[in-house]
Amino acid sequence: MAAAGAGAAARRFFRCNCFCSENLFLPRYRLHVRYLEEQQLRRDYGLVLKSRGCVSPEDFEQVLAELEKEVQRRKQLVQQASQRKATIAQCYLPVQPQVYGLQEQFMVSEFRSVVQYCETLDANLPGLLKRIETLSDEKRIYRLPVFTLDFCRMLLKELEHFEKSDMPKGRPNTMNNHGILLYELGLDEPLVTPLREQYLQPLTALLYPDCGGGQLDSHRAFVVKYTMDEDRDLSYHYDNAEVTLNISLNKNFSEGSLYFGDFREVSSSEVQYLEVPHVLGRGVLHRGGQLHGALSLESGERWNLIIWMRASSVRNQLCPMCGKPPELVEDEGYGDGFTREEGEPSTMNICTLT
Ligand SMILES: O=C(O)CCC(=O)C(=O)O
Ligand SMILES: [Fe+2]
Repeated sequence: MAAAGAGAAARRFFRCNCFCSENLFLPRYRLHVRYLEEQQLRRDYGLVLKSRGCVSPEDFEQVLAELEKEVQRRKQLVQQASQRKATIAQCYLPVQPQVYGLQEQFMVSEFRSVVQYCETLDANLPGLLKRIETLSDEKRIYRLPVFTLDFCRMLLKELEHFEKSDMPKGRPNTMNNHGILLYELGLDEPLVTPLREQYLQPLTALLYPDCGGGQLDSHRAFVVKYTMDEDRDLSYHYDNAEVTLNISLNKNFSEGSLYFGDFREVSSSEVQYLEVPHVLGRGVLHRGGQLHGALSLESGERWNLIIWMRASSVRNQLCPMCGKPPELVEDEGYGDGFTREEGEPSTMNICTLT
């Protein structure tokens, strides 16, 4: 198992074992399920599946087959991801090598001055809120300019080039089928880690101190891509993150706005949705537990950079995906952001999973 990043050489990150049983997505029925075995699935989801069109025994068999396939895929994921990363590091030739190292000029001066403000001794939340756009006070969703248009263009060029290459590619997450994992491309350490540590954390520490915004120590970063004949929209979900940043990288598309509902544990009878259109170069900050989705694209192609930021001090207590204390499983890189605290029992090895 690898330790994550040069700066975090001493730290090891893990995932929670629930990854292989919780939050399995059934795209056809637009449903996330917990899957242990057939009877449990019938008991827990029989009715809702039926109401969404899974009516015949064949339909149910198909669901079972899809779930088994997804469980197997998840079990093999760690090894495959590290193999892909190694192949890419060895064989892939970037077209925009300058994006493989964060430079100050990639970010607009407005963003840099907001960060500078957050780093002053007397910085506070009201002062920060005067400097960024509040999209919803109640939902704690904010927007601010992050990247220059030049940088967006450069990064996009690199991503498109990689996408067209014959390199092996992983999926960003269980719901997005198209896009790129920045870890595999080798962009985590030189680009995303310094962005999170030096620029984003000062902001999130003031915006989300109660969600670990001041103790971020890892992330999962990926680019999502929507086109008219691949993924067009994204179902309602919450992220496996304490805080998420979503930056729009291009503008030659229409529709596809984000929408936000309640926070994960809050279930109100009448959800007030907030629709948020994309603005090139701007980032939307929200808590990972804020339920959200993306509306259907109506033309063109949409690319967004998503950074799921994690605080092990928060998630080590309760895994956000299963709501229980995490059962640690070894992983690559930043894993799912869990760490082992002193004196904790040792972890399961991925190979021993059945
Ligand atoms: O489509 C988007 O921009 C949002 C993606 C998202 O919410 C996610 O991947 O977690
Ligand atoms: Fe999301």
